[in-house]
Amino acid sequence: MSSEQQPLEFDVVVIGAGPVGENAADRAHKAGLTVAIVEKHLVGGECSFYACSPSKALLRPIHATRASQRVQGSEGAHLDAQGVLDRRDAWINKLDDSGQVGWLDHVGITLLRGEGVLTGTRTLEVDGREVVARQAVILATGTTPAIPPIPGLRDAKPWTNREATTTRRIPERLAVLGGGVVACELAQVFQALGSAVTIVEQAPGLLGRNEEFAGTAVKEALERDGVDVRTDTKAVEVSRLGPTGEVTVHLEGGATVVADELLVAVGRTPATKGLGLEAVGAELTDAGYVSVTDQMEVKGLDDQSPWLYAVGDVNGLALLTHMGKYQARACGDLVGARAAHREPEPGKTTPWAGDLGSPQVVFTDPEVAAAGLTEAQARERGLNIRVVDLPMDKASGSGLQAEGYQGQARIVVDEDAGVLVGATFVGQDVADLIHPATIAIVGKIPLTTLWHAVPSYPTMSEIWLRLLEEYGL
Ligand SMILES: Cc1cc2nc3c(=O)[nH]c(=O)nc-3n(C[C@H](O)[C@H](O)[C@H](O)COP(=O)(O)OP(=O)(O)OC[C@H]3O[C@@H](n4cnc5c(N)ncnc54)[C@H](O)[C@@H]3O)c2cc1C
Ligand SMILES: NC(=O)c1ccc[n+]([C@@H]2O[C@H](COP(=O)([O-])OP(=O)(O)OC[C@H]3O[C@@H](n4cnc5c(N)ncnc54)[C@H](O)[C@@H]3O)[C@@H](O)[C@H]2O)c1
Repeated sequence: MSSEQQPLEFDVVVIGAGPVGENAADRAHKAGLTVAIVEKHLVGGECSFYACSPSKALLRPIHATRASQRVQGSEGAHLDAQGVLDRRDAWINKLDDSGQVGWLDHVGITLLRGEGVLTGTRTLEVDGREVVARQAVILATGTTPAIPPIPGLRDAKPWTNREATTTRRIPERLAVLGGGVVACELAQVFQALGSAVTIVEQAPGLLGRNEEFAGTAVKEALERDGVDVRTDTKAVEVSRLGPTGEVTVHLEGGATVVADELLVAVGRTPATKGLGLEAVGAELTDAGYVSVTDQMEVKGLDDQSPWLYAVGDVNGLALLTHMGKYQARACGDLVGARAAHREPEPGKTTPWAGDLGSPQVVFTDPEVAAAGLTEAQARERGLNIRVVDLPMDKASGSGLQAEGYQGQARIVVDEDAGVLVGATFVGQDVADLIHPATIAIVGKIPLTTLWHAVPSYPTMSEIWLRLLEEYGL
């Protein structure tokens, strides 16, 4: 056998170099293991180039401009569409991943460019090259955009998040299929940059995973921006005039939406196709995600000695970068401990907080920041809860933040345990109000103790004091 044909060998091989794969690789490497990471497109993944980073880079100048216009005495900034796109380009480094590759080199993780395919226990191929993982393989392949089986939709060559977050052309008219997080954030971007945007969402409201008042507030705000929001509306067919002509979305009941581009934002599909999961017996969930234990071990393997793990979007537990990275840290530590024949520390190697409800910020104006369970989710779990609602202007700091500040806050309290199980804030600049909620929920801090965590005057955080007073403390 010539040296080119020798299999490459590492302690750990991670497939997928998105933010989650990078973290898993880093953690395993820090445990003293040799690590390779396999990537078929860009190191940094969907999040860095087509999702979190570009969408937030686009939204921030829009929100900063609006914030300045809401304060008496401030002249008010104006939006410069080219400047906004340039800022986005800087954040995604014009789709050049050399920065991330440099980091891998710097820390000593080997990058294998190509598509990873499992071929058996602890073995895989990367573009035909055999690779052996002596200890473990970690799957972090993420998701791709879901394209629903609507007649004509694929042929109409719709935009997905990739085209929408990287475009330099602002279409005159943009139709958006879906009314979840991607749809709401990107609808706001394009409307602000000059498109006439129409949202077509089949559910009764927007942001259906959140408290209903959050979706209502975002819908009202988008409508004030000029977005045509059609909820409870089903698209039944899509047609396009020629390859680049206008696109028509035919709705149930006969109405149509005509636009220059159509963005499909109806959820995600796990990136498991062609990954070789069947070669090792891996089990999938009903939705097609890789099924894992609470320690991210892939279920159903033919060889049950722990060797295959799945973290991040591909396991479907929480389609959020920060939660995937949390799983990755735990998984990397577990792999490290097992390789060293050390008893894994349960506190570090089981990402148990995911079950309490992941924190999430929807970066629309108004922002939606939520952690833990919604009222409905808490009731479904059979908890004996009390819900406390307050307008955000009860916090002294909100009026200083913006004249006529509008927003809403809710906490969900487990009455039997005397602790917080959920919180949602809606309004300008509420994103950072959610971390105290996460701490209280994960730490199971009794409300009577939380009462002594005094927020500074005059900040928006005083909403915490008002909510606890309203609760009866
Ligand atoms: C528009 C948009 C905005 C978002 N904004 C936010 C946000 O603000 N905050 C947040 O927390 N989340 C956000 N998300 C969700 C976030 O993008 C995902 O949760 C995150 O990217 C998941 O990271 P990951 O590493 O698991 O997967 P990905 O980022 O999808 O990375 C997976 C990587 O694996 C590679 N890969 C796949 N298969 C193979 C293979 N067989 N061989 C080699 N390489 C492979 C892919 O090329 C990719 O680079 C957003 C999503 C979208 C669509
Ligand atoms: N700020 C953030 O944290 C952020 C931002 C963007 C995306 N994400 C993550 O990415 C994931 C994907 O986001 P998403 O918005 O694509 O999915 P989503 O699941 O949040 O929303 C999809 C929406 O599409 C609707 N829908 C489904 N089929 C439809 C159809 N045929 N016609 C019309 N509407 C239809 C659903 O009712 C739902 O409201 C989310 O789970 C989210 O966690 C996070």
